[in-house]
Amino acid sequence: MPNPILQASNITRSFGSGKNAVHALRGINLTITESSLIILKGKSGSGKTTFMNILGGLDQPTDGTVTFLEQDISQFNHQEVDNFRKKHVGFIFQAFALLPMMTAIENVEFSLRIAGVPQEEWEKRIKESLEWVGLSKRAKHRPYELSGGEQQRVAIARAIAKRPSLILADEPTAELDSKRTFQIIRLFRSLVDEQKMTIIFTTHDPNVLHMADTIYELEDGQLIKSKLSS
Ligand SMILES: Nc1ncnc2c1ncn2[C@@H]1O[C@H](COP(=O)(O)OP(=O)(O)OP(=O)(O)O)[C@@H](O)[C@H]1O
Repeated sequence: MPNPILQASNITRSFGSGKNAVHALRGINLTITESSLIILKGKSGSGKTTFMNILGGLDQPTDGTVTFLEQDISQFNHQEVDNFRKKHVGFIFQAFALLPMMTAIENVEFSLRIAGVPQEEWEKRIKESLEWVGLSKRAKHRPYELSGGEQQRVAIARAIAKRPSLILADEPTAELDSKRTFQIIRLFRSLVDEQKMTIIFTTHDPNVLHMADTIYELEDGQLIKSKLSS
């Protein structure tokens, strides 16, 4: 039986107070085991991004706890959360724009530096991750010289290069056509199966659901259904 890597217990998250309060998450319990590919789906506004932010330590729950490898990250101080993110989590979020003056290679290198990966590893990791996302030929280009889909793939390369134990990806294939989408999800599948990573990603794409180990659905801030893909 694989170990739990991430556990969310009774997570609530409200924004604002009184009559105007938005209750984005309303008591979520979830256990995710190591080396699994998880899809989080749900309508716009159902709370997916809010939940992913909390799982990655980018936001604090109003109530409840998040445990990563048996450590309660909701109790971490600022520095500890920062270290946890740099070392263990790869984010593929729209809001994490690429650094505009840096080439694809330099963007990936920057993430390796931040994560504390030894310098002698950089060249190999950069080459490998850009190859994985099919961007070797565009490696020396800066974001403004790349299409939206190519930029998204640089962001994916940047997240996987440090080989984190957990990848959180918010609509990582939103900008990609169906061929590229399948390539990326297949890459996710192999990172899970061969590198023992755990990947949680949100998607609106019904065509990729069968690639996941487990699918969770959020509705109005509650986890209403989980289904093992067959
Ligand atoms: N900082 C905030 N302040 C106030 N309300 C917020 C804030 N962040 C999110 N919300 C609200 O919380 C709810 C959940 O938002 P969230 O972005 O998590 O949904 P989502 O499922 O990711 O949507 P989408 O698929 O459109 O990205 C929404 O009603 C949203 O308006």
